[in-house]
Amino acid sequence: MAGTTVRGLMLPKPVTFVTGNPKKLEEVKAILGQSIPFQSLKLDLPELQGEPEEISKEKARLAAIQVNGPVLVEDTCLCFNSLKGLPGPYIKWFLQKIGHEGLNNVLMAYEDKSAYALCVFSLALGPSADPITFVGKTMGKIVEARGPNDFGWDPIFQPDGYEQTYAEMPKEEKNKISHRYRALTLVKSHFAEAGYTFHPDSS
Ligand SMILES: O=c1nc[nH]c2c1ncn2[C@H]1C[C@H](O)[C@@H](COP(=O)(O)OP(=O)(O)OP(=O)(O)O)O1
Ligand SMILES: [Mg+2]
Repeated sequence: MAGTTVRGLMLPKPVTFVTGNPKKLEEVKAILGQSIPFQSLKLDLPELQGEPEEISKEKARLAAIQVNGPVLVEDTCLCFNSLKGLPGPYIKWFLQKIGHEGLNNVLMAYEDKSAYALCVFSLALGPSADPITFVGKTMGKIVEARGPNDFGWDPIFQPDGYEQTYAEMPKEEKNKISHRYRALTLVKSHFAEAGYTFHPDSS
């Protein structure tokens, strides 16, 4: 993954986290704190079809071209074991079309309601760099919607070992066990190991 990391590599400017989703940005800010200096940019990037890591990497390539500098992006999947990992990266469209109830209905045909949330961050150091990926996964099950409906499928995902759905949990609690938290832990380790520095003229 980070096999060719050069220690202390100087980046032309701080990393830009690119997302069209303000709730993601909120969580990334809360989880990263001051650990990695980053700015953010709201762009709705096109997403290819395919495996989660490839989708995330391609988002990073497109973002790095637009920003013309180092970028971080992520793609989030919600995967049902009964459906061999689907809806996966297509969860956004399933959620938009059939909602929490429809997603529960799909699983009525199956006994196994287990699912996992997957977050794939990709870091591209520049427009021509090959993105590096960091994957975080949290296991759980799909339940009838409970809790505030302010972030995606949070009301129907109950992580293993908890009686609450993501939506019912206090934010700090979700941010300690979430797919996003786990992926960002790897991103943080990478930054700590790589020891990137930033060009003094960068803003
Ligand atoms: O922790 C989460 N808890 C609940 N729902 C979540 C979470 N994280 C993403 N989501 C939703 C947003 C979108 O409906 C789909 C992922 O699609 P995904 O393409 O990764 O997100 P997006 O298009 O909203 O933002 P972006 O501009 O970063 O691609 O799952
Ligand atoms: Mg998206």
